[in-house]
Amino acid sequence: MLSLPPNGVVKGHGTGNDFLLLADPEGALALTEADVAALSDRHRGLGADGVIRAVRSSAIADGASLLEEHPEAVWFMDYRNADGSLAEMCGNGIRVFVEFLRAEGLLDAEDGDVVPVATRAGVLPVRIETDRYAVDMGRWSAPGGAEALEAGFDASVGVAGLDSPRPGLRLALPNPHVVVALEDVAQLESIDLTKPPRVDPLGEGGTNVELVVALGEQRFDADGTPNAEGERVVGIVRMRVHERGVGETLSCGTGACAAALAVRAWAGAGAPDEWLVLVPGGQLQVRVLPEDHVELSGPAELVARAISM
Ligand SMILES: N[C@H](CCC[C@H](N)C(=O)O)C(=O)O
Repeated sequence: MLSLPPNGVVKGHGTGNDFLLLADPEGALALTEADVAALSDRHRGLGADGVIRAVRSSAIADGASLLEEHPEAVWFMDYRNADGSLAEMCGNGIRVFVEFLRAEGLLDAEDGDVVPVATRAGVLPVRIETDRYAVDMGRWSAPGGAEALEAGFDASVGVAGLDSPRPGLRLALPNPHVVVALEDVAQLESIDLTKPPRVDPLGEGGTNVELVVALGEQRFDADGTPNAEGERVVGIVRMRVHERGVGETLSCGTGACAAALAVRAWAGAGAPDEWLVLVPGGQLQVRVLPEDHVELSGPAELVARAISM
């Protein structure tokens, strides 16, 4: 078993997408894929969807140039999937990451502050709100370009429990996602995600797969009070996800962004910019911003600390 850092490892989650977080300010911990898989094992280890290491940006390989451009991005989020593979970004994880830094006394920040976090997807601003975090996830893109967005689909996805492959839309957040529309919630609940969906074309790094059902729109007042005449229109999506390097998870932040972006593309002109994504582990908010940016907001909770034997 990995010899954990002096403060042990903290378990946290964002809408049920759970992580083990380690403080490694000087980058002294050489985490191997086997270490991450052992830690993430839900029977022989502590169990998690991913492992997140907090390293000072000054201690990572290209830290000097990163800090030259972003001197305020003091912390780097090193996210690994449960199987030990690297991923470019983790939308639920970055919220839990900031909550962890604050709880460990590694970051002095309060409600209203914006904390820039260095990630493999660039430096992303995380805004602290009273009971949640809002992250500008940066620019999203469609690997199939405008043509794919226009057509609505550029992949074929076979899912256990469905009689035939379904069309899917590839999106990058920047980690890879394919979003598949299903008929209704009953069908969404009936599919078997214990096996990875069969995606064609499948990029060499694999992909996360979101199965979604669009549930229409709801109207709210500016303060969020439900009001059928309200001026705020919010699209509602139900989602399940099979994550690359993990399997089915209760939630996926980048996946929720992909789901909202896909349903918005399929809805065409006039579709809302605000989305509520209902995942098995809770609810996430997605806001489509100008210049192809997308914002994810949701809760972050720390559960317990474990130390080495
Ligand atoms: N759970 C993460 C996504 C991890 C994606 C990872 N499975 C990949 O290989 O891209 C999230 O909340 O965004």
